[in-house]
Amino acid sequence: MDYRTRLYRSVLYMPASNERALEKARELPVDAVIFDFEDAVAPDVKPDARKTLKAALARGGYGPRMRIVRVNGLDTEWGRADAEAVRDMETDAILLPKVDSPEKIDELAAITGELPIWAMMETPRGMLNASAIAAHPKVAGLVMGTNDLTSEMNARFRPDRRPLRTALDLCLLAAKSEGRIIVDGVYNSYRDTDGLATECAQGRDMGFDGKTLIHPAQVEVANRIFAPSSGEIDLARRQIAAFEEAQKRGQGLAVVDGQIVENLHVATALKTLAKAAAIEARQAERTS
Ligand SMILES: CC(C)(COP(=O)(O)OP(=O)(O)OC[C@H]1O[C@@H](n2cnc3c(N)ncnc32)[C@H](O)[C@@H]1OP(=O)(O)O)[C@@H](O)C(=O)NCCC(=O)NCCSC(=O)C[C@H](O)C(=O)O
Ligand SMILES: [Mg+2]
Repeated sequence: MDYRTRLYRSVLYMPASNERALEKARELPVDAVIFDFEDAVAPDVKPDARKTLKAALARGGYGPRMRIVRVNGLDTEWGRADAEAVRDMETDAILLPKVDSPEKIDELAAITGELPIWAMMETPRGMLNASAIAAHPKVAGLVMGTNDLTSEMNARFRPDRRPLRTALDLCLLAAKSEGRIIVDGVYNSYRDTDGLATECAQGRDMGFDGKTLIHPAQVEVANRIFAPSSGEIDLARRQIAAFEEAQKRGQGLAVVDGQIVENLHVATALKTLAKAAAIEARQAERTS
């Protein structure tokens, strides 16, 4: 399946060393999983985590969930061994942390060959090189690393994320200009579903495809907010119908709810309906 047509509303991190979490991911209604060798795995457990994850992926059971493995940076003592191990795993993509230039992608691709690469965007230099990173032909998606970024910028966490907005916008523009997927950073207070919902809504408004998550309790909120609402689906249907009627009358635009509908609005409406259909199909798969 083309990675662009998949769903990315909820992208759940889990430590690759945590067998219970690897097991649980087979049942959770997430769109994608990031199996982590980096921050979530203690140094002395990293070699065993490679074996644990390889066995879990070989066993399968992750269904339509996108499988992404995050390795340690290639400038760490674990990075190369991680990448070599991932090359032989049943996975859809590999995620490289702290990508600050397209050369970092070349370095990883020299080890992993054709495996699609996702880039963690979490350093000030990475923000300034976002366009070149997103344009790299091996890159399929960008993942915001808002914890590292906040720390590297010596910024403060704020509910409105004002200190990060320029960086988020630069990465969004880079991803959109290259047709890449882009998912938002994590919300650390994993029991605070109201705060998560507010941040998801902000990310959705900005154009992110979904949100990275750290706990199963966050999945429902992200799935709901990154899905088209019933109002959006209804509007999309009415826009398409009105535009078709207008065309039959030889007109190039229609009016719905007092607002014009042109070709570009119809294109957006079709995308909304395609996403809604993909979500419905996913739900039907789960209940069958
Ligand atoms: C944060 C946690 C350590 C909390 O774990 P725990 O105390 O075990 O939570 P619960 O008891 O509430 O768990 C309930 C059940 O859910 C399972 N569980 C918990 N977390 C996950 C998960 N992430 N994936 C799958 N399953 C999960 C537990 O096993 C329990 O199951 P059950 O036995 O059936 O009851 C923990 O949630 C955790 O480790 N989260 C992931 C942390 C992580 O991956 N961090 C790294 C990524 S974030 C990052 O790096 C940011 C980025 O780079 C940046 O810079 O911003
Ligand atoms: Mg990080």
